[in-house]
Amino acid sequence: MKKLLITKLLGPHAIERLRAVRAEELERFYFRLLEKARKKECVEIRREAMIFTNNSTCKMIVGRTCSEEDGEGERVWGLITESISLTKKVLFTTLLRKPLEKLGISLFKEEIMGISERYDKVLETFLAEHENVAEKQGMNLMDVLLEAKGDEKSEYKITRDQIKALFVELFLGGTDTSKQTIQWTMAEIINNPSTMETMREEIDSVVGKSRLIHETDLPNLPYLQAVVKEGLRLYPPIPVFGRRLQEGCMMGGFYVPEKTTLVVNGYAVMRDSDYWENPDDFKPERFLASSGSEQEDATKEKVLKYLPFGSGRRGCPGTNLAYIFLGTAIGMMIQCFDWKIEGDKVNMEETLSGMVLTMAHPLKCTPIPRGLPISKGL
Ligand code: HEM
Repeated sequence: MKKLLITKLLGPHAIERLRAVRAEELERFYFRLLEKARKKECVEIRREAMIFTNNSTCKMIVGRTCSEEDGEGERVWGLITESISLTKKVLFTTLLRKPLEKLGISLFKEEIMGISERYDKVLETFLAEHENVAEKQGMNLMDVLLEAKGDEKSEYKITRDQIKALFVELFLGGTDTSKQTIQWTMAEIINNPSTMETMREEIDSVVGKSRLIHETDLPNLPYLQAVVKEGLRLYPPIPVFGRRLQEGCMMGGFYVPEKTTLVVNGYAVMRDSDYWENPDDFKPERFLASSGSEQEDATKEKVLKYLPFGSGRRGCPGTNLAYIFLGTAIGMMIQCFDWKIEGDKVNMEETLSGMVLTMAHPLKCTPIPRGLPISKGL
């Protein structure tokens, strides 16, 4: 299943094939913000970012965005938010399942089943739409999966339930994480006006002022990339992740037996002063080639000091796509708008929603257009 996911959705070729889909969604994101800016409306960044990442992911997977007219979008966004807040309970349930089962206690069963049934309804709608189309365009992941399901000789043997599970994993894994990172990084940029200025100079000189930033610009925008990396270092949306040992081994002088579940605290590693200079400061320059510590940083990434996407075989398969979502969304917001907040500084207090690192006080601000002559279709 993972192989299929990589080749058909998250690998370099698949990502390139769906570039136009993402460009269209970025443009829609820009015009939504412009509309709010014209009305001088305050926006909640995490909600706007969620609409962008959700619509882009949905379009790449099922070929269309979640419909806003019949409330489908709201239903899916609500489901994702609820599932994330349930993750702590699900983890707890998983750890205690066996002893509790012996006592006949099943924790949170109703809540989990309720969400699962609601997901099922949405996913059945998507599946039915694709099954009822006589001629498949073969452009999105859903078409590919259904074709594989119906084909006896297919390299991939998958069931309807597996298809549904994969979609939930992608929505949960891809949309909330990106939304949180966009929110945290925008908050740091607003609190650091010199960072915003440097980003803008770079974007204006590489992209210009007459068109929106494209994802193909990203390799030419090293400072923007450094800002995104620094946002992920300080605020990894998945601060801890787990591993179960297949065999016993020695670790830091201790023997850890097989089947032990280990929790890796990526948040703590990425703020460890043994590995990072002034670890709590927002300093994108640390990721720039010219900073002199580039060699050091490259080694750090290699030796597992930079872990926003986990690592190894279970590491995040959506890393490349995530960097595109983050770079283009944050790039566009800085390229096209100034941002006004209440008070002098954004409050950066942290909290956990489920197992996701989020802002205790969601970022609310008013976009002010920079007056760039950008028109539709650019
Ligand atoms: C800011 C954006 C993102 C961050 C910080 C992030 C981070 C992570 C982390 C830490 C893990 C667990 C890795 C481990 O255990 O070593 C993970 C897993 C996963 N991510 Fe991401 N992710 C992001 C975006 C995405 C996107 C855009 C997608 C796809 C649409 C995606 C799909 C997945 C999937 C399917 C898994 C489970 C992999 C497995 O179990 O083997 N992620 N992600």
